Amino acid sequence: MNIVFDLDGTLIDSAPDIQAVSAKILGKLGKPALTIEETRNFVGEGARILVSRMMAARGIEETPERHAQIFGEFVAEYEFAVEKAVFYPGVVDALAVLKGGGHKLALCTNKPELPARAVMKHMGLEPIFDAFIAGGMTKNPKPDPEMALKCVADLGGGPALYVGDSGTDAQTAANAGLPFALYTEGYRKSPVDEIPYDWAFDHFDLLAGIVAEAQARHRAV
Ligand SMILES: O=C(O)COP(=O)(O)O
Ligand SMILES: [Mg+2]
Repeated sequence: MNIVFDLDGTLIDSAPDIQAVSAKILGKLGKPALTIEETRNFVGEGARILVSRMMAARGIEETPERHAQIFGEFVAEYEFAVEKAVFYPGVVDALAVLKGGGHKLALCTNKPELPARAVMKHMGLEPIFDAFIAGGMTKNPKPDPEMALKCVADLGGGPALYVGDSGTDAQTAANAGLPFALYTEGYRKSPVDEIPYDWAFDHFDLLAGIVAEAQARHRAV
């Protein structure tokens, strides 16, 4: 089966790296860095929205020019912010088990392409994924279904499961017509029961079982 994964808040906790970027950018403007809590809340809809939220949170008035300037500075630093990211518990083993079981895996992230590629390389994820779509590689970011559908097509088509941590991911899966497994320990902004999902899980040890159920469900229809 094809399995499409979100990145930030699903496979890795990258908030400390993003917080460090905010410290550099906001520091130059004489403003305090984002807190980890703010960072987790601001991630999920891509870097442009993250920068808008960061500006609003620090009382920086947003004009198109000001946003473009701060966004440019942010993205220039973002590519090198990979040192603090950590995998959520069980991710490495779960990905190896799924890959070893013959499943095809795709990464589908709103994180811009350069930092997404950089963190994948740093975390040794490149050989795991058979398809990769990041922010800026399609016309529309998630929750538009374009990224997820492109991942499934790049994997060769066929049944797929989408795995993510947020309401944006739930919406993406719904828009793409894919079943959705919600990882509950990421950057979720609403209670689990307010996010539509087919499966919810709090540890990656549970994912192989969910994939087996998704396959069985697909065979049954
Ligand atoms: O960078 C973002 O805003 C989100 O990244 P994600 O799609 O991997 O959660
Ligand atoms: Mg996410």
